[in-house]
Amino acid sequence: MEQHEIRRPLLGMTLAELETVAAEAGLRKFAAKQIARRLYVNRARSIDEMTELPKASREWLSEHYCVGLQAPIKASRSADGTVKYLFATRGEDFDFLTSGKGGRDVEAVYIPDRDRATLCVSSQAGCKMGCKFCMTGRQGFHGDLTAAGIINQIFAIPESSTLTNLVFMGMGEPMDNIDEVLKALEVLTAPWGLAWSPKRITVSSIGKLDSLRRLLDETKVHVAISVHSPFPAERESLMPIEKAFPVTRVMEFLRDYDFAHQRRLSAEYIMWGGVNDDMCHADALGRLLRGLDCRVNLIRFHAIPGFEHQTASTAVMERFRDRLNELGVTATIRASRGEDIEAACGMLSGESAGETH
Ligand SMILES: C[S@@+](CC[C@H](N)C(=O)[O-])C[C@H]1O[C@@H](n2cnc3c(N)ncnc32)[C@H](O)[C@@H]1O
Ligand code: SF4
Repeated sequence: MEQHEIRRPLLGMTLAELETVAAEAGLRKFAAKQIARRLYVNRARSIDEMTELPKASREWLSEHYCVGLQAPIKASRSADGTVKYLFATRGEDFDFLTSGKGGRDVEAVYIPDRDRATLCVSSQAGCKMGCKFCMTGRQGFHGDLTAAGIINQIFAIPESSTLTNLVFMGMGEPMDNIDEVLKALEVLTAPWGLAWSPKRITVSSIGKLDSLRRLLDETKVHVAISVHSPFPAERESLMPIEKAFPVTRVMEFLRDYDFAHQRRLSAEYIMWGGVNDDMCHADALGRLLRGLDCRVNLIRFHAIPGFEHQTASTAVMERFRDRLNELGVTATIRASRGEDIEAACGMLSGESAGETH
């Protein structure tokens, strides 16, 4: 019986990868630019649309490759206009995972806000980092997304062409899947790709320093570091990564880094009532960030089952913000969006989806 061949998605491929594909198809090198243009500028849905390629090459390509665009399998709409999309990671034709056992899908969240339209994307199915307060961390690791799986979240939603900003704040730790995240960022910002300004993109990380160095060296995107406590023991009790990569070391590294590219650095700080919301934390956070041009985003905690602490009150968050501002650290309180559909920061679970669809 004839074996069904898995076709590889072209979506998410860099120009260098497309040059290899072109060579395999017997095409000249410049055909890779034509394929990139069709994929990323014209947003072709099939290889047949790449009419500048000879018919025989298109046929060969269609046998071994596909565009790889895959619509979300579910959309949930919040009262505030936020939309949460669920994407399958495993398919009949191709997978959006490079590694991992699968069994979980991923979510992306579309957040319209006046003249902005932000998409919050996932970089992994689940997460290995085990932060105690995060629903994604709670479910463990199920797989690394390919660059195709990351770019597909941006391309396959109905609001795709209206997007103004992108944040890597969905499921997973982007620095734990750095190769695929860098590939996706190259596609998004390269002139042969989507040609987005890197200033429209923010990558959030808990500070996995080894890969963070690469992100800073190889891209110009904005960076957000999840801090949540300035005190090592307390941070470690919430975020096991503190043991391997203490946040003081992350900040020292960032202090020494040359930020000449005008990229923005920010610190994320979830606030729990009676845990990390007093003035002694604000002062220590101010000290931790001393000498850094880093703004602080104060985040309400979005309750998840089994985590004992509650969010700090708005009044306490405002006092904390004012104290940081007095210390010369710009701080703002981030509005929570999509909490009613479990789309807010840290609430994404990807739902249990079984092995196939
Ligand atoms: C889900 S993470 C993904 C990016 C990356 N792994 C990180 O931790 O920075 C995005 C942000 O959501 C925050 N977060 C996680 N769980 C949360 C929760 N239950 N409520 C509010 N924010 C949460 C994280 O700390 C982080 O700042
Ligand atoms: S907060 Fe980020 S790093 Fe921590 S478990 Fe959640 S997704 Fe992973």
